[in-house]
Amino acid sequence: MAETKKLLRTLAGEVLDTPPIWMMRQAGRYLPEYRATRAQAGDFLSLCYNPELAAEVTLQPIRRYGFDAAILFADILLVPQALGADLWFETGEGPRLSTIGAQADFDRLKPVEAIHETLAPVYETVRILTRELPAETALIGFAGAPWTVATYMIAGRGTPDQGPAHALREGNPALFDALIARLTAATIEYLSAQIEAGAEVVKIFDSWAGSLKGEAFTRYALEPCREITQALKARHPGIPVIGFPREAGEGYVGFAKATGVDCVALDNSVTPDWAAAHVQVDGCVQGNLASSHMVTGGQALVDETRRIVEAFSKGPHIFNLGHGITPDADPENVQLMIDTVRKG
Ligand SMILES: Cc1c2[nH]c(c1CCC(=O)O)Cc1[nH]c(c(CCC(=O)O)c1C)Cc1[nH]c(c(CCC(=O)O)c1C)Cc1[nH]c(c(C)c1CCC(=O)O)C2
Repeated sequence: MAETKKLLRTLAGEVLDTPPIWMMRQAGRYLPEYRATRAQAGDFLSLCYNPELAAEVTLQPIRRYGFDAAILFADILLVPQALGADLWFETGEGPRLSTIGAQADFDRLKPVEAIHETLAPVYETVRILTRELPAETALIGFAGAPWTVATYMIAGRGTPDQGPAHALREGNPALFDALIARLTAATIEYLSAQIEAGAEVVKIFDSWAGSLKGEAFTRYALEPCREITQALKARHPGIPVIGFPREAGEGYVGFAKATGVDCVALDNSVTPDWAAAHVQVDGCVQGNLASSHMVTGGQALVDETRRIVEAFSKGPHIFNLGHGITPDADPENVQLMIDTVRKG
């Protein structure tokens, strides 16, 4: 049967009349129905590990907006937790983890094979979604990229400049490389299990790739993404992979060719015209409306949405934001964006 899901057709290189659309963090706090289900679960991590409720919040934006793709509801920091790190969320602040600063901290981590014990509920969420999603909606699985996950594991929290991770990378390269290798192997197993459970596409989020420059970008952003992509494609021939080396700038150029990803997701620090000329020449791109438009709305949202659709109209393009939607966004503005993409 010919592929009918718009997202999968686009990832295979087709250029459609209107691009498929979904949104990073589409299941999130800007939606009242998400806040209600999260309250029912108790807290964010309990929601991630509750397959029925995690599937429910994944489906909410599909019901409300009819996006072309659903993204599994989970978090990139579940992998460190599955490797034995402590993880909790401070209300209003963000994630906190036990830190990795010395060899002894690394030695306490679990082996890669142990991750499935913790992550089994996530695979169950995927299985529920394969049954419950509409036939036209593609299911995206995901994981954090090794560098981005390592920045949280080393610092024990989010950091503005990833300083502690850079310090370890320079001060103890053997330990840093061992952590990246463990995360790369764990990510392959995690994404592979998501695919076996029914994920049709996987996305690798490297949110902090932009702070890696030159040789460090090649070694710690590009190379792990290549390794993960190649391993997944060897095990699951034809599985499409989206890479998101956020704020990579010039690093976006040639990223798809060097890693084998089928699509490069773009943040909004690059202009659509530049990205069409320098990144989309190699294949599918995703992005890149500034998420601030979901707060401010109005004619600027419409104009910028049209500009992005037009700039990428000559090649395969998945419409998305440049980064996740924020809790202060207005759900009406999301509808306006979708209507603009679909009706012009
Ligand atoms: C760095 C990172 C994380 N998580 C993620 C990234 C990479 C993408 C990015 O850069 O945003 C990825 C992520 N996090 C979440 C998803 C689910 C799928 C989706 O709808 O996109 C995905 C793909 C749910 C979430 N992950 C988180 C929420 C909000 C939690 C809540 O409900 O209170 C959601 C919906 C929490 C989270 N999780 C993380 C942080 C720093 C925070 C706190 C910041 C915040 O509150 O927004 C780590």
